[in-house]
Amino acid sequence: MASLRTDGVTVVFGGNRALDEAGFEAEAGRITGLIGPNGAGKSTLFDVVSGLRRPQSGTVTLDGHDITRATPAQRARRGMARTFQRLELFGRLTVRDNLLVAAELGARGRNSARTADGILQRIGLTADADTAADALPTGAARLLEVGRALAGRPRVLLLDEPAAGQDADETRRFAALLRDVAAEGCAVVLVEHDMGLVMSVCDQVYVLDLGRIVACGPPADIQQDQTVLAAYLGEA
Ligand SMILES: Nc1ncnc2c1ncn2[C@@H]1O[C@H](COP(=O)(O)OP(=O)(O)OP(=O)(O)O)[C@@H](O)[C@H]1O
Repeated sequence: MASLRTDGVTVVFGGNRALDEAGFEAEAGRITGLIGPNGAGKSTLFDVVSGLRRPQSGTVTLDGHDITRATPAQRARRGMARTFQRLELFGRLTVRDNLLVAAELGARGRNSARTADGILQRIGLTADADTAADALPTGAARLLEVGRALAGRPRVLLLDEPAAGQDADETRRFAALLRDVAAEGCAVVLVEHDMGLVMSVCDQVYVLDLGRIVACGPPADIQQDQTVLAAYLGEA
């Protein structure tokens, strides 16, 4: 069972401390939310966790192994998958081929076509299987990106604003999907501005403000926290 952890992660861009000793933990079987105002450092923290950015200080550990210096590919081999705020699909490939590519990479002896078809059904895009990814509306494209991450059977799933552009029905289906994925033992980390979604699916929520974790706890506590209300929710 995977457990992901960051300790004391600091990233400085010029004079701007994008992350200031940020620490959080995500456990297998749980959905961990990471919220905060624009520019709080959420995507930068995902970049550090997924290996796209080396922090000036601090550590990232997965199942107790220090992976701070591991490449993104090494992290992926350890079971980490990520989606991006800006969609990163293979636009000219069909929906199904986007899933097949990922399924092939994570095949480990499994039948990739069956994996891809199972995920198509899971994300509700079977009817769009032969559509080019570029032609999908944003909400569906986001589901496809999550599906592609799932095709590699991740143990840790990092989702950067997956619900942006989804309609209410897509978000409802998406919430159910996330709960299922966590119930299968995956550690899900959710960066999201849709507070309804965050508060309804997360087991634990961390709040970032100006690069610092200013609060952490179950959604019910976070919604009452005065620091959080001042930093973020009060702003909405
Ligand atoms: N490549 C970069 N070069 C310089 N500054 C950067 C870079 N990437 C991020 N920043 C700055 O770091 C801070 C954190 O940005 P980040 O994108 O991580 O925030 P965020 O919480 O993900 O915001 P949003 O909710 O708007 O996506 C911001 O002040 C941002 O301007």
